[in-house]
Amino acid sequence: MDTENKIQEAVSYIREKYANPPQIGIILGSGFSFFQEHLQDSTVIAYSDIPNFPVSTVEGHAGNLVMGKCQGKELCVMAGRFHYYEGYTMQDITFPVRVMAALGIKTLVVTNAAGGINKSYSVGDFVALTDHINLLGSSPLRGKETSGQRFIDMTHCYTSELRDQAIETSKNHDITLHQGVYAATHGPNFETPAEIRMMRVMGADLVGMSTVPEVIVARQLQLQILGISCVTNMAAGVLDQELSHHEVMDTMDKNRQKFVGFIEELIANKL
Ligand SMILES: O=P(O)(O)O[C@H]1O[C@H](CO)[C@@H](O)[C@H]1O
Ligand SMILES: Nc1nc2[nH]cnc2c(=O)[nH]1
Repeated sequence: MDTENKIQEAVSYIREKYANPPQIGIILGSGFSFFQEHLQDSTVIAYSDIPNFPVSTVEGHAGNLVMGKCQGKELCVMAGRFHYYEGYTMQDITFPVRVMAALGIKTLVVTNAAGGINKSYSVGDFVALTDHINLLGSSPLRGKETSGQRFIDMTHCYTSELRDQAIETSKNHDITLHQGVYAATHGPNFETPAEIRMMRVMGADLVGMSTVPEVIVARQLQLQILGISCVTNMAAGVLDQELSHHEVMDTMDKNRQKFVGFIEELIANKL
């Protein structure tokens, strides 16, 4: 079956469970799954039940598509994302973005947990992405058959108006929101201190193992994109301490309340 038919099969299944078309898609990063509880009149659909969907294998990624309302808007929330290091193809991990676009979203909010490379950042800060560096070594648009345009422009892939609105909104909340560049590595190992020094020279402020493939496909589909990272740890070698997924989850847990107030106001007024 070709990609378009696979997308339509997934869309038909989701529409049977929840008829209202979503306006906004949100991909929840590691430890962000709690946000699904903030949707009203929601329908939770397990990824394992959706035709052609991959399933989540990472702790902190619940593995549900949650359709529902938040602040009067219709949302499609991915509680759990897919990473290249899980062994999926680039096409697999970005399939849900194509499905959300086919369901009708016009805006995609991509969240993630990331390591802070920029020394002016602190653990628990948030960052609105201005740009990214793809160190994954591949693109989700690679292949003989591409769904859509092949040579897409990436100059302004993070929508500046959405970023400005996020920064304005952050002022009403107890939240530090920087602007910065996200570097995506293959993972799943964290980086060496030497790799982090290299990334700093390259112009990266943050590092993680996700987001970039989703953003490339969202850009191809001409969605408006807002990228928000939580600095869950300082990157390798910045502090004299070891990194762990446990720390990543723990930081997200401590900062979840700040994020909820901020994102709800953004959804209500700006997205
Ligand atoms: O990017 P998200 O999914 O938020 O998760 C980040 O946190 C995990 C490492 O702790 C990695 O999967 C990294 O990409
Ligand atoms: N690659 C990478 N991913 C992360 N996700 C959360 N923190 C980190 C980090 O320091 N490095």
